[in-house]
Amino acid sequence: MALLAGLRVPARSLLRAGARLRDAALGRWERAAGGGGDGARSFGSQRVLVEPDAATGVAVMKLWNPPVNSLSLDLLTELVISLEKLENEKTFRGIILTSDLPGIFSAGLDLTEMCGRNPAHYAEYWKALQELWLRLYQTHLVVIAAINGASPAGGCLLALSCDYRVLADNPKFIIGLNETLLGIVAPFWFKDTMINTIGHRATERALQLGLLFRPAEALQVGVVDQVVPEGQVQGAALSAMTQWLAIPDHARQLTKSMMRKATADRLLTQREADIQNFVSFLSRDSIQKALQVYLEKLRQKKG
Ligand SMILES: CCCCC/C=C\CCCC/C=C/C(=O)SCCNC(=O)CCNC(=O)[C@H](O)C(C)(C)COP(=O)(O)OP(=O)(O)OC[C@H]1O[C@@H](n2cnc3c(N)ncnc32)[C@H](O)[C@@H]1OP(=O)(O)O
Repeated sequence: MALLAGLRVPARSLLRAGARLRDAALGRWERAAGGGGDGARSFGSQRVLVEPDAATGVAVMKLWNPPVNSLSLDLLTELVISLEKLENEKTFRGIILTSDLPGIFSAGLDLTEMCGRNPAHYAEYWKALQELWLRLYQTHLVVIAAINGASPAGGCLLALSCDYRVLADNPKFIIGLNETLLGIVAPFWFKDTMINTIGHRATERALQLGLLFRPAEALQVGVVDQVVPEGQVQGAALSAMTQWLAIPDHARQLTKSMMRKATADRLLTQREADIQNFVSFLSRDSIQKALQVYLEKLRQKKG
């Protein structure tokens, strides 16, 4: 059973996990070889595949960091680079952010980056996460999350940082900021991002209880904007994109900035303190033990 969810998510067998990786790898290579739509060439890095369509000005950005798209330092760095590259291309106005791994959008922060490392590593890791959030949250591009799998904690933050969220309808595809279930605390900017999406009261309840929402609940509380049958998530995201791109860029971009700047500035003005906070929190023996126990349980659940 999946540990965090507190939901009845069947554990996948080693065989199934192996097949998932193989299929994902095959799919990725085939698509990369085929190029993006309208003859535009796919580009990307090891963990982020970008399929640009110059005709529509929309690029599909796919996460591929097996087995669960955890936000490792490498993935964070590659995401920032890909995002920056698209922002600098005048042709592009929108991004669909999705996963290239079946059944997982992102498992959130990479617990192996947060366990048994030294303070300098924790600081570097946190800075990279801040960097991605600041860029994604404030990008002038329209970003729509096509959530085709589970997205706990940092995975949920990624989705909440987009402009619009479409979730595939599968009870295993849980989404939420569940940090308290691990004995850790969602940082203030995670909390602010959720408040800006679903409001203060709903966020307080979700954060204190570490709620992971199934699709219907996620839609009801407003964590996602749309729930569609599996297999239709990318199409629905593209349809939504049409509506967002029908708005004149300058008006939409200024409005986005007006809505989000104060939240981003709050982190910008205390970025270093936030890093130190994270490092000292993570360096506590009790926190390290809790994370190690949790990681071990995740690893053993297949056994
Ligand atoms: C007051 C001051 C506060 C200051 C700040 C202080 C604190 C910091 C807060 C930081 C905020 C944290 C945010 C986070 O994102 S923490 C990470 C939370 N995410 C999770 O807990 C997800 C855990 N994973 C799962 O629940 C499941 O893996 C799943 C995503 C539902 C997928 O399930 P399934 O397909 O069954 O895969 P497995 O569980 O079998 O996992 C496959 C392998 O992947 C490893 N794994 C899973 N999640 C992670 C992860 N997040 N990081 C690293 N590795 C992960 C798992 O161990 C398996 O590994 P194995 O193949 O070696 O056994």
